[in-house]
Amino acid sequence: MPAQPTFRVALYGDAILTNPKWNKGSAFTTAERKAFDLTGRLPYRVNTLDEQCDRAYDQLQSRESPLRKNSFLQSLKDQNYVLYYALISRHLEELIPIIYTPTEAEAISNYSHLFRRSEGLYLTFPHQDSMEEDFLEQIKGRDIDLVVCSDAEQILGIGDQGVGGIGIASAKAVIYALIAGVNPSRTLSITLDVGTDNEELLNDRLFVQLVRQYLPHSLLHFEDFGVNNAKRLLDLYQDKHAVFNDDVQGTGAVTLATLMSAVGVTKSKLSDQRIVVFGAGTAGLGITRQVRDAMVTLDGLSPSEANKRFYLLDRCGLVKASLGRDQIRAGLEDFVRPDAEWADAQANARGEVGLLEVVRRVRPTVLVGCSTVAGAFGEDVVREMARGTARPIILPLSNPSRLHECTPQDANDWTDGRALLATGSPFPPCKMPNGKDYIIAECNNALIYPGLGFGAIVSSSRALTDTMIIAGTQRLASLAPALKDPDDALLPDFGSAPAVNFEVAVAVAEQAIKEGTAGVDWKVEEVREKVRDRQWRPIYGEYVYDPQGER
Ligand SMILES: NC(=O)c1ccc[n+]([C@@H]2O[C@H](COP(=O)([O-])OP(=O)(O)OC[C@H]3O[C@@H](n4cnc5c(N)ncnc54)[C@H](O)[C@@H]3O)[C@@H](O)[C@H]2O)c1
Ligand SMILES: O=C(O)C[C@H](O)C(=O)O
Ligand SMILES: [Mn+2]
Repeated sequence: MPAQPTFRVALYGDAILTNPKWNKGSAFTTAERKAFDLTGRLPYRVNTLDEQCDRAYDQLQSRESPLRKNSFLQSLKDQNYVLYYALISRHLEELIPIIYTPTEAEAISNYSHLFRRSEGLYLTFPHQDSMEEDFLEQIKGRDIDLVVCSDAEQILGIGDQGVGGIGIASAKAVIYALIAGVNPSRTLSITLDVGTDNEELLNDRLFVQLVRQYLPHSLLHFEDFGVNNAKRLLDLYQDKHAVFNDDVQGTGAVTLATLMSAVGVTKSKLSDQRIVVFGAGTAGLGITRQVRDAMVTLDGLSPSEANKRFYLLDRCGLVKASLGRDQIRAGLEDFVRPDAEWADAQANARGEVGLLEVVRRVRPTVLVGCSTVAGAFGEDVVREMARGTARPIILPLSNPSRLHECTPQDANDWTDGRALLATGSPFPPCKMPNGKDYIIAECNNALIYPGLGFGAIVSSSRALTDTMIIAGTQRLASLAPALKDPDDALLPDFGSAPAVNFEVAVAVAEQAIKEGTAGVDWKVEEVREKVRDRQWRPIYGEYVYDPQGER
């Protein structure tokens, strides 16, 4: 049991009861009730945190739909952080899909109907002149370790959600606290809705300047930006501040870990794979680059040899040289297939080389979906793939669940149980032809970004470098259940995400120290204990009233 911390707190009466950071509700002790003017404001009996969790869990169960459960938990978060995080931590696998993917997508689409209480910071186009003032107002007197920002342009697979973008920023921040132990009162969620085109460029820059100037030691996490902005912001600030793009880097890392686990099962090498990526947007390109880089640094391929292992498809079919310039998006250049290779390919009705034809000719060992096109991996595609390889590795990663390129059960049936599978949203186990269950790994960036980010935060790292990300990814891959039992899941489940992300954070912080990016002077051997010491946990502290204390 971690020791109970003591806090000197300056709020009392209603002000402490209505502040979610300090509120304990019926768990305020008798002495605290006297000291903070609460005796008449609470029922007589003092509850433990466990009792409060049991009661809240019962209340939650009375809400039937996932969306109503999500709203209930959102209200609980507005009332009492410790109780909210303690409750979810006790039912992690059951409740992550309620507060995060897939239910959060529904909550975001219904944001204006469900709205009750604001949270985080809204930086909006009509108020762009007061951006600095609004920003400073939110961070006044606070130590911020983590800023999670979304411009809401491409929320999961559901497109532009305007102001509802705050929902994804705060859900991602919650996951950092739950899984890695980032202190939730030291995080800031932001939605950035600051106009279009050139104006947007200027405002994005101004926003990042504010973070760099006033929160120089924070980690800046970008979420669900549109494909062009995502890459531009990352390239611009990567060596100036600890920035992280979850859809590019987090997705790249978790998918690389999945593939490392899968090639462990097939006893092949990463560099032996032929990889088809369907949907060459933010995630598709992030995955492609991450896996390509790993083929170079871990397997010793030359960059140009590694590039040739990939076949990318987008709206225009296979990305090949004869496509118009406007169809080959910046960043895809390394992966454009030569036309000669496809001279006698069968074009589809639109004159493009489609997925089925690519699969037929390439005989891929890996098929990744990040297209938002539900059902794109149809029976013809999957059966064709299964003809060309003994253990097809199929990763339908589009979220939320209804946008998956295929269901795991279909992929399993169409390959007679030979497919190695992982999905972007949670799915139930598949029934194998032999009657056994096959557990579907959830290849979602939330399985790794909390540890990657926390590793950078605890080590006060001035950057989250590619080598730090690789170190974290290798650590995650080493913990894959399939490495012990090839019939088991390709990745650890979300129930073990806290333990797994602790290991990821340690690996990242160790690497930061080794490569000199860290701002702390720890020895590598000390890192494990230091990371453990810095983790926030949802337990109540003991409060002492002090008019000069914290608020
Ligand atoms: N599992 C995860 O961790 C994870 C992480 C990031 C994104 N995603 C999911 O991946 C999907 C894509 O996200 P993104 O951020 O990359 O979006 P994006 O818009 O940047 O990319 C989607 C790409 O798919 C392409 N596309 C659309 N229709 C197509 C079609 N018919 N054929 C081929 N390509 C087509 C688009 O042109 C675009 O380039 C979303 O559903 C998102 O939820 C999952
Ligand atoms: O939000 C998720 O569940 C993963 C990913 O960041 C996405 O955009 O789909
Ligand atoms: Mn995302």
